[in-house]
Amino acid sequence: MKILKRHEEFAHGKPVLLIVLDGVGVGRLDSFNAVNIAKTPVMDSLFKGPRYGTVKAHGKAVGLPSDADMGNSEVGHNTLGCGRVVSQGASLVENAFASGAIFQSDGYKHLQEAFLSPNKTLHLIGLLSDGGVHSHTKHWYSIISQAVLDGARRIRLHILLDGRDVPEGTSINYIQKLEDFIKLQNESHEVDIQIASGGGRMFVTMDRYEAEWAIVQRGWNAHVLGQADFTFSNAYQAVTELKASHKCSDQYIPPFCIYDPNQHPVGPIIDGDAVLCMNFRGDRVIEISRAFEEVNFDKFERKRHPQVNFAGMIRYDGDQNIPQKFLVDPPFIQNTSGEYLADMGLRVFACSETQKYGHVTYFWNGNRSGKFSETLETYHEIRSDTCYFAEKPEMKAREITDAATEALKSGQYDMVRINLPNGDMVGHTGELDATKRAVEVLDECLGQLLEAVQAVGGAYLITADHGNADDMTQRDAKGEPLRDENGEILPLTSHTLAAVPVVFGGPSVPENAIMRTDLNQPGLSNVTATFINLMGFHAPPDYDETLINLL
Ligand SMILES: O=C(O)[C@H](O)COP(=O)(O)O
Ligand SMILES: [Mn+2]
Ligand SMILES: [Mn+2]
Repeated sequence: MKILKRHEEFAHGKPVLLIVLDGVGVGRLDSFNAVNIAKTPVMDSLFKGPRYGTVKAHGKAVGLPSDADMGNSEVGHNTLGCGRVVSQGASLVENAFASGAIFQSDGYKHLQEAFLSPNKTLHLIGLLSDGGVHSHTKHWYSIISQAVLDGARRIRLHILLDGRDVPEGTSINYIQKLEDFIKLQNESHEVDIQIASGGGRMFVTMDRYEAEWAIVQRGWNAHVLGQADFTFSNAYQAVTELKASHKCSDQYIPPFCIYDPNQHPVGPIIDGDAVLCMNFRGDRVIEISRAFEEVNFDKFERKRHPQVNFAGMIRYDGDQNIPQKFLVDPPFIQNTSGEYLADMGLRVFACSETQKYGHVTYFWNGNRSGKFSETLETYHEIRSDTCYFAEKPEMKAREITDAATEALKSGQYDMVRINLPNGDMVGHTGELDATKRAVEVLDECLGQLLEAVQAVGGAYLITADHGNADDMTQRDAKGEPLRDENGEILPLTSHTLAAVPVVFGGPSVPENAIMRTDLNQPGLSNVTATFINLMGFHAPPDYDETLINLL
């Protein structure tokens, strides 16, 4: 039983609304900051004064290997949910490579068992970039090098092109480097390594939260069956030609297969092969892992279900044990705030639209997809549209806002937590005007939500998980915007290193409560104790300190 100690100075029994404005950081105040240029009367009045501050949301403050690492939804929501800095998957994988422990793991041995069999192939599937959010190219190189030393003779690479965690247009550079590396390996070790299939990450394989299984199906067809509408003799040509013919960004490159001169796919996945999913973040590879592992799978017609030795870089879902085999133990995030609230009998309403639904449930609870209490917790998903979000920057923010308003007014919940995705999902398109519009919609939603908190006499805490919309241009070392040969701004599609806002208020907050200014570099982990205070309790002693100062 986890007990929270009652706080004498905070109101008890009043609902608390926690809002994560996904990807809304506090950036430099120039014309490339969509948050800055948007008309936001509500945010303007909120993001100032004694109950407002900013916290770090990237690098070591959220358990990433270094302060050069931008924050992301997984680490942000993990940290917000558990109130402490936990070494994240990216760090754990990094350490496992550094110590060599990864090659002693059961998961690696499981792969080796298969790739050492005569005529069997080792396949790597994953995001090919050094964005460090879902994967890292250096891991591709390390795995390939070691597998070759360990006896792998035939390796096939199924590459998902990025342009979302790294600048648009860079996927061709990663391919070029990979091809150079492959060539060296092939020549010096007499092995047969080739890129076999690929596609843009938002169109092929990397769906999340079951938003659109067709994305995974396209990947399955290309990686496993060796079937795609577009076939080429090499990946460089595939990406260059597909981008030109489809006028698409890296993220949306259609699926392709590499075929040999006899018009056969060079790397379909067949019985007895080894398959390693290179991503270390779970949300966008749980579905493809399920397609490989589930016996009774009904999400799409697999046509052929090869019996392979499958492993993930890490375990992606700790409740459902997906995948069965993995190379690195995932972060063990225990005693999360959700567990405390459930043990205390407090009622929670968690809601977002599909694209971010798992952020306020699965990530929030330490990468567990289940609930702590079936009776106390309501998890509400609003189905996301399957469109290009720059064309619909409002996304489902209004529907999420209405659901939260209703939950607050119902009197049935002690905590309502929501994620409003617009700043992030539209920010990832790199389109400044659309992102500005997205932020304006958020502002309208905040207006409605603050009124609801007022009406029920509760409290609110508004924050974000990392930056994105706060900078929409790539910059040089001096911070000046980068432009293409036509003088057009080079858009920034990725997250940023910006700090994020934190503001609290509402009728149930004691008048003497203000934002602390004495903490040295507060981070997202300090937000958890803060909302636990607003709910009327002291945070558990091992949580990072609250941001609230009671005068
Ligand atoms: O998966 C994505 O969409 C991006 O790589 C990271 O965005 P998120 O961390 O906000 O989900
Ligand atoms: Mn996010
Ligand atoms: Mn994002």
